[in-house]
Amino acid sequence: MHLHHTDPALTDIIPPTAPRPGGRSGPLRIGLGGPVGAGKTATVAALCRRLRDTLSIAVVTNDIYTREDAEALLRQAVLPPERITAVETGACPHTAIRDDISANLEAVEDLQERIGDLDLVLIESGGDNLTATFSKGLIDHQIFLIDVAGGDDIPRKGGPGVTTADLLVINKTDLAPHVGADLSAMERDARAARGSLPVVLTCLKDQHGIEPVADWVCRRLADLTAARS
Ligand SMILES: Nc1nc2c(ncn2[C@@H]2O[C@H](COP(=O)(O)OP(=O)(O)OP(=O)(O)O)[C@@H](O)[C@H]2O)c(=O)[nH]1
Repeated sequence: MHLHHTDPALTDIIPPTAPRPGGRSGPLRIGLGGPVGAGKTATVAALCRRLRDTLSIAVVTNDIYTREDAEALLRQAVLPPERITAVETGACPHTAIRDDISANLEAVEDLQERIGDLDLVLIESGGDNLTATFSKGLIDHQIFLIDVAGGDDIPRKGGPGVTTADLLVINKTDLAPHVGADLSAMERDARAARGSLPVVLTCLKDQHGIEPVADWVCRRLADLTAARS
């Protein structure tokens, strides 16, 4: 299943300006987590390309020992360099997004000071396992990515990312025939594990592969704008 929404109304939204319920103000913060190689950096890059003309975006990447993901985004010039920043976690990646979030909070605050008018901050976790989740003190919503080549039994294995993330992305649908993965079983198992929470299937090798994720992000921004008014 490939969803290709191109409804311009979804990106034609008013940027948030008022305080957020619960006290936090500023840009919408979305965390992206998931196993190594699932396509987190590719998703961040595609979201930036898709939304950068309508929204003011910045990115924080988390790597264990390097700045590799930030450097990949800089090389691809998905955003101006001052909008991309890296946190070196130096430990298990989930620690920096869940337990001691201070380095990430500082990175977001620095970006807000530097850019000023941000609508959206994307925070990419280092690649981890199925247990990684973000602290609600750091993000508003979490996207969890898995990929078809990682095994079509992953949705059945569960874990907090698969079962509770605000959006589950099953990426690399193009690889299904090559690795013998059953896409409809993956989607069925994911939906069974998640109840009413959304699931999308993506192929980022397709020109419009990011659309279902971009639509979801725009809806979250529209929700925030509505809550503020
Ligand atoms: N075939 C295929 N390859 C993809 C797709 N999405 C991403 N990739 C490739 O998968 C590889 C890993 O993608 P990344 O975006 O670096 O994955 P990641 O989750 O950020 O990886 P870490 O940061 O190391 O955890 C890259 O070579 C991408 O080009 C897809 O939909 N289909």
